Amino acid sequence: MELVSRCLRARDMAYCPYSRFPVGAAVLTADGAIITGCNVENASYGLTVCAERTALQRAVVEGHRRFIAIAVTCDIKDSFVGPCGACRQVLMEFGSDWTIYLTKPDGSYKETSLRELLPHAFGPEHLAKN
Ligand SMILES: O=c1ccn([C@H]2C[C@H](O)[C@@H](CO)O2)c(=O)[nH]1
Repeated sequence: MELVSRCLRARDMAYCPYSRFPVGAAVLTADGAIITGCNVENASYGLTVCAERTALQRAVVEGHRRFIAIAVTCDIKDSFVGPCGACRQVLMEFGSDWTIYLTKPDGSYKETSLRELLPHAFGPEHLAKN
């Protein structure tokens, strides 16, 4: 699957001299574009940006606001690893309909959803109700 192979390629670009834990992500937009991201670490550790947010922010800069799916991968071979909690919340900003492909280094993947990974989520609609 193209989205999965693109997240694997993006992982190779990770800038992670501190953790040595490369992560790749690829976002599929509603109009079929694929935008990739990797984690970009920083010497003041807390300024590190995850792969998922790098991809999503790049996509927004390129004019995308509607999304279908994100594929994520790291170097862990024996389990399917999900996005961190912060990234789940950032994805939720653009809707709860995300499909998420948790991808192993060999390209095998497990399909899940943001609804499943972030139940009872807080989102923009709650602010609108106020
Ligand atoms: O969902 C995640 C979790 C972690 N990382 C990155 C941040 C840091 O660079 C490294 C170790 O936490 O992995 C991501 O990119 N996405």
